[in-house]
Amino acid sequence: MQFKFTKMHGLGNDFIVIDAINQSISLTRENIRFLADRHFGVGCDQVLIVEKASSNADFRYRIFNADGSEVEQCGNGARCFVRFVHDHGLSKKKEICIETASGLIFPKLESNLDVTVNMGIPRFNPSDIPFIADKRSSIYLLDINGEQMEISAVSMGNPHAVMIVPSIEDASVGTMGAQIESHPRFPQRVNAGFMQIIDRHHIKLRVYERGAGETFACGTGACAAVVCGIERGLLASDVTVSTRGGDLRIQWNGEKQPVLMTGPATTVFEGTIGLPSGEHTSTSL
Ligand SMILES: N[C@H](CCC[C@H](N)C(=O)O)C(=O)O
Repeated sequence: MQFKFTKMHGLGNDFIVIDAINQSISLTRENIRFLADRHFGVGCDQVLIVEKASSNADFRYRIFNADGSEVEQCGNGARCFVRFVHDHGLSKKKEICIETASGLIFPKLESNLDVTVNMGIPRFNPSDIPFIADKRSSIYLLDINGEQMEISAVSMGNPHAVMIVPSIEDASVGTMGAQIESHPRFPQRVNAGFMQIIDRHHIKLRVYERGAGETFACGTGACAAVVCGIERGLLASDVTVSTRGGDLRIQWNGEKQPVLMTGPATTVFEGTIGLPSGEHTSTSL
């Protein structure tokens, strides 16, 4: 099966974007892992599929992590999604409504090359996340190797655990992130954010993403970190989030309000690829 794809990224969080409206595509978890593989395939953090909407939205937006798992939301991907459908003539609208596994979001092309996405209303109850905890709290204790670590938890449609650290350069994102990602209190795993607060309008952030590992940026992770910081009385309602790949602007006016995320969406190249027939195709052992 040969098909066209577009390689894109949002601040270095990179994607393979596939038009499944004008192409007949059927991908297995193994196919996703092959495409995402940076040695045997194209290489990406997530594979994004553009489909016809089943509801009154403009499009359906499906998201697969590099490990092949299908997930509910991807913020950096949403910015690339609207850029993709506009550049490929699938829509002339500057603001579109896209349906995801966790509900509707609304990306909008700005006059400068940025994209603003209404990411919906954050959810805090452990059942929304899903997270094993008695009741909602702004701080939870997580036992990691016998040490009680303070985290916050929120759902942006996908689950996020956020830890405040004194320095993200010194944070052990690779080890601690992996331990949080697959912690038994998160039965569907979780994205693990490490936030350093610079001031009330500026944070630095690194995220160990569920199903992908540490990425250069995480859009829903940036939303989650700012929401948790505001919930804890530590941040203002308009925050610059500095990630390894660059800055995002996150705005949130509190409970029951949507989170707005603004940042770039970049096209790197167009390609065509065929799926291998079974030979060794991925480095995931
Ligand atoms: N790894 C995430 C999906 C991608 C999110 C991220 N790339 C973003 O920009 O929000 C999860 O398993 O929920």
